[in-house]
Amino acid sequence: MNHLYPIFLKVHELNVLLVGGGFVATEKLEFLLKSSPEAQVTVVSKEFRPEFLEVAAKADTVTLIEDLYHEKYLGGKHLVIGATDNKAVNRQIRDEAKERFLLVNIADTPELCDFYLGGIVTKGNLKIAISTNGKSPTTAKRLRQLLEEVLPEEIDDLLLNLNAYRETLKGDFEFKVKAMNEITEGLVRKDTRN
Ligand SMILES: C[C@@]1(CC(=O)O)C2=NC(=C\c3[nH]c(c(CCC(=O)O)c3CC(=O)O)Cc3[nH]c(c(CC(=O)O)c3CCC(=O)O)/C=C3\N/C(=C\2)[C@@H](CCC(=O)O)[C@]3(C)CC(=O)O)/[C@H]1CCC(=O)O
Ligand SMILES: NC(=O)c1ccc[n+]([C@@H]2O[C@H](COP(=O)([O-])OP(=O)(O)OC[C@H]3O[C@@H](n4cnc5c(N)ncnc54)[C@H](O)[C@@H]3O)[C@@H](O)[C@H]2O)c1
Repeated sequence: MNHLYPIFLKVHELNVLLVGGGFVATEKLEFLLKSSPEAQVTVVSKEFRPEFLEVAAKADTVTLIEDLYHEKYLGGKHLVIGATDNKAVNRQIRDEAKERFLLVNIADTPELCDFYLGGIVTKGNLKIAISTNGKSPTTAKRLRQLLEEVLPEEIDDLLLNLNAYRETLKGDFEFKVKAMNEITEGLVRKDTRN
């Protein structure tokens, strides 16, 4: 069964705690910032790898704290991502986050995650999130690469034009729904000539 429900978070308005500053943390932060360049992230780690510091330096919304994880760092956070190389610490992060009803991801450890990070395609205002229900992150990556390539950048113009048209519509909700459905029908209509 696939029980996952995707949502699109305004991480530039939410406080994220990332624990760890190694390889896995670098990958998670890189993809977080790629999709959400102004994500508010506090990072607590015993040490930071140079690769991590390089990624973190790209965003001035990332705050680094060189320290061992402590539950005090959960204060004021909405989301928590644990990426240390210490299983006991990762478990502690998860348990202490759960006590506070925070949503937690322990990188690469599906059974300790409330949510998974996904492959993400961004084309202007369009954003597509990809998950394989934790079965194959590599496939999520490949699908992300495929969609990044095949979806044209101009798809954003389509969205903006449709938004402009939508703004011109006068009338009640029902009228607007009908008009928007009509004008976008061609996007899904099968070509009947073949
Ligand atoms: C999509 C992406 C997003 C991101 O990281 O931001 C992501 N993993 C990515 C890449 C990737 N991760 C790994 C490899 C090496 C190949 C391999 O091992 O399979 C590669 C491929 C590569 O790097 O080429 C290692 C790995 N990952 C997990 C496990 C544990 C397991 O599967 O049991 C192991 C084994 C660890 C071990 O051996 O111990 C688990 C998770 N990884 C997830 C997300 C969540 C499920 C997403 C979904 O539903 O599909 C989940 C469940 C939890 C989480 O971490 O959120 C990102 C691609 C970003 C992009 O390129 O767009
Ligand atoms: N690197 C990979 O590609 C990979 C692949 C599969 C699984 N893993 C697993 O993922 C985990 C993380 O691996 P990694 O390569 O990122 O390791 P890493 O050594 O590069 O990073 C671990 C980070 O955790 C920090 N840390 C450790 N204890 C801490 C604590 N108590 N408080 C705060 N920070 C602490 C360290 O300072 C370091 O920055 C490991 O368990 C590893 O086996 C890694």
